[in-house]
Amino acid sequence: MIELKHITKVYDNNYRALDDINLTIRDGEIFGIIGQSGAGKSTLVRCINMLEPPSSGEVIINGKDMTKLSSSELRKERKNIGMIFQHFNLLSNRTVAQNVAFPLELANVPKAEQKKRIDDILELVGLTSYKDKYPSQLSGGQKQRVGIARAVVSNPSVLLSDEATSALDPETVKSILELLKDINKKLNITIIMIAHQMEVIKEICERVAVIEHGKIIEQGSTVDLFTNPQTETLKKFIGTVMSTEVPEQLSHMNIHKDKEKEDDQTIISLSFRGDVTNEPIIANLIRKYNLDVSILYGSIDYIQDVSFGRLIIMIDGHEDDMINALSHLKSLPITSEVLGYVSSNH
Ligand SMILES: Nc1ncnc2c1ncn2[C@@H]1O[C@H](COP(=O)(O)OP(=O)(O)OP(=O)(O)O)[C@@H](O)[C@H]1O
Repeated sequence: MIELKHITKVYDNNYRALDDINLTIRDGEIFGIIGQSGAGKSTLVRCINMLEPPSSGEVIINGKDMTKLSSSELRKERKNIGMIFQHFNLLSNRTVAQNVAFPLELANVPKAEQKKRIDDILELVGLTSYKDKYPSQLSGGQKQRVGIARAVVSNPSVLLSDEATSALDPETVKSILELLKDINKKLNITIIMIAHQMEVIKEICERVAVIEHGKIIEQGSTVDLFTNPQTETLKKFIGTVMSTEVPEQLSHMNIHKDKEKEDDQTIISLSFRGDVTNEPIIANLIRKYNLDVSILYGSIDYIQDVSFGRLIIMIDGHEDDMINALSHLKSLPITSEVLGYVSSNH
């Protein structure tokens, strides 16, 4: 378990990059930290491995407060923390196998054991046939696979990923995220993912913290935060991967916020987790409330294995029936929102 307690970092120029950060990261989970550029993400990750000692607070990893260790104890504990970077940081004059060997050489691991571990880890990351190539002969995704192999070859219990997929194209991002998921399971390694791309969080992080101006402004399970974001910052991030606004396809309908005429039709957005209700919602609006219902738009999205549906419908009927139907929708475990109105001859 990793516990960050009241972490504050004030740089020499008096800039307060982290302000009273409190976080608990469980063993074996993939935890995301998201924030805009300059929010303090890299500073936080560098405080976790003590490359940047915090100005105050405690960094407790597996029961040991890293801030209280002597430099030789710290060197020993750091072996338990692997790290991967946005620009891979590979040694260009070493082959793939020699890059991966580097931390084992520093730890004086016997040659025969080094070879076995390197072979095993290169197989895990899918680079066995590239072991004698140099970094300049590899694609970005392959370079990051080498970075990952080097970070985990010494069997650390924690892997810190500082924007490790930011320099990669979307297809490669997916394959690297799959690899990290695989490594998380097979090696039972706790992964902390620093990211500014919401896709990364959505794809693999079970829990997430949002950081802004050096403070954590929201944290919780990814599914909860995505479905019920509390801050404008998180709403903006989510908007980049899941639509919460009126979809582009409906822009021609000229939806207005206020009802202008008596016979204007109402546009409603319904959002729901895949398994929350067995009620035939649309059928009931028609049968029980005598409404005319047209489906205008539907989408389904996934956060890891949980599905999220979104339906935009247009309803028309008697005023009283509409009010009762809307209040019924509010009583269901789904999110319903009146997006606006369109004139009946739209
Ligand atoms: N050594 C330093 N001395 C002074 N200020 C620093 C130092 N390192 C970082 N900062 C400042 O601290 C703030 C947080 O920086 P940090 O790199 O942690 O942010 P970040 O969220 O990782 O951003 P990015 O995504 O752009 O890397 C920034 O305003 C930065 O200018």
